Amino acid sequence: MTNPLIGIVMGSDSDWPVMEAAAQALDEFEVPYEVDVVSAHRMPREMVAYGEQAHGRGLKAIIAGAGGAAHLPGMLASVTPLPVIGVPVPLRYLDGMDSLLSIVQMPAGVPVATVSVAGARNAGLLAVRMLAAFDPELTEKMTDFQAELNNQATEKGRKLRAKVAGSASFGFGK
Ligand SMILES: Nc1c(C(=O)O)ncn1[C@@H]1O[C@H](COP(=O)(O)O)[C@@H](O)[C@H]1O
Repeated sequence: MTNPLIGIVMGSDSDWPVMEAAAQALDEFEVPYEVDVVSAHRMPREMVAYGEQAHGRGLKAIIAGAGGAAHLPGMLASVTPLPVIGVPVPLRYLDGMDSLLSIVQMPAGVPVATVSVAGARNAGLLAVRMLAAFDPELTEKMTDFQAELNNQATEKGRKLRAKVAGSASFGFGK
């Protein structure tokens, strides 16, 4: 088995339905990853060990998702030199605002790259871009992916203009 380059961790297995989009994005780019439950609140010693060992084990970035009082991403960032991408997981109450604010408002010196509430797919894509900065093959894949996004958006515009009679065209995607 290939050694994982990205760690995807979450405060609870209940976060997986949101977090699995990060894994899916990494799968699309054939980036090896590991997944686990690591909770700063419920298993603080293991959380510290995970963060402290991540770099030495060959991980290049950590994607950390948590809901509510979401301290996991920030705590991991405090014990690893690796980039940490935080995913605010929305829970039943407060619509993820609690998770978002817990993750995004880090003190200076301890950065967490926070994506949108439930934005696990973008967390995966951001991790791919981090790796691609040092990997020309992955850069090419990312460039192709972006070209495909462009095609899809252009096609949506074309269909919309065809549906709305009399609409003028801005000039692209004829
Ligand atoms: N925010 C954290 C942390 C942490 O930040 O260390 N550990 C668990 N949790 C969150 O608690 C929520 C409810 O967890 P349960 O479903 O297990 O009760 C989850 O969204 C988890 O990320």
